[in-house]
Amino acid sequence: MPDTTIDPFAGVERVPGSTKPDPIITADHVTRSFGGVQAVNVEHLEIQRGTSTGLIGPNGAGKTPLFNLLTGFDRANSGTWSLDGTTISSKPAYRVARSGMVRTFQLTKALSRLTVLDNVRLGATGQTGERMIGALMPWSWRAQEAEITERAHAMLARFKLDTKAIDMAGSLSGGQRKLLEMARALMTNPKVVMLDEPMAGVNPALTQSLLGHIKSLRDDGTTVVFVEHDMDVIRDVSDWVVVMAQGEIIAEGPPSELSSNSAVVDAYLGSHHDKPLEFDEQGDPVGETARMVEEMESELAHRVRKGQSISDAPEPERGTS
Ligand SMILES: Nc1ncnc2c1ncn2[C@@H]1O[C@H](COP(=O)(O)OP(=O)(O)OP(=O)(O)O)[C@@H](O)[C@H]1O
Repeated sequence: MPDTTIDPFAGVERVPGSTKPDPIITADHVTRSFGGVQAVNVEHLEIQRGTSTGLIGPNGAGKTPLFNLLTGFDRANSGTWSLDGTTISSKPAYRVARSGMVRTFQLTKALSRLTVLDNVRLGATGQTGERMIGALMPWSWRAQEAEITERAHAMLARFKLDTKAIDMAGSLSGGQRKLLEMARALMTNPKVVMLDEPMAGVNPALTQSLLGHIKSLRDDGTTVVFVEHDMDVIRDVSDWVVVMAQGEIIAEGPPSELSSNSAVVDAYLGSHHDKPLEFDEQGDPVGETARMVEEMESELAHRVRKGQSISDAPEPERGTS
């Protein structure tokens, strides 16, 4: 259990790529392009052990692509990253998971046709290696199975899903599925849990319960990194926030400071305007609003590259058209 009286971010600089006193993840020069789009271009990133870090940024900032790279679900064009001192940048997802970093996923169609209990049991199985050992030494497998089933029941009880154990996972509500995703991920006893939009689609009745689980994970010493759009959730759950825009990290700091950082707010909301803002039904800026957001982001990225402070970033030059 970490000592919560000590602020691990006390002396940490509020700048992109700042060094942390005890990083569990360290990444360098990570890039990933899709066609002409540079989705990820992260110079340096450190995630402090045993804390909860929120990764935020406007749509298209590259948050999910960065998650995919770090967890081995996609291949970077360049870059290296390590977990607890071990390089994991060339490892496939299942080996990253075994090294101690897991991510949650939406429930797939296949998994929704399994029971809730089997879903959680599945979280504990490694990939083919363990299945092969099981085939060669069925007695060891059976013993392991019993232990896994016992742990799965305990995990379901922790997430208050025990009464649903034999229901098909597909019958769960959106919020219960999120709990199930977390339960499944935790079966490997990970050092780091990566949560991609844990609150998306969760009805208010389960929001507090999910938030509580995320906090207790962190309080138990697990490092939590999560992508989230909801600023209330960010403020409530994160100890530190990393802001991305156009593939780059443009700011870092405690949530209380970032929400008053006008440059970050502008990058998010495109608030420098003299026309009504326009967003599509997904909430993405469109038309003139999209252009302003793009301008603002490239201005911020430019200042960051030049090592300038972003807190007083001026409005970008307006075109004359
Ligand atoms: N598998 C892919 N194939 C092609 N392009 C991709 C792929 N993944 C991401 N991209 C592109 O990379 C850019 C950033 O990705 P993405 O929009 O997922 O970032 P994000 O910050 O996670 O956004 P959101 O908040 O909307 O989930 C986008 O321009 C997207 O089109």
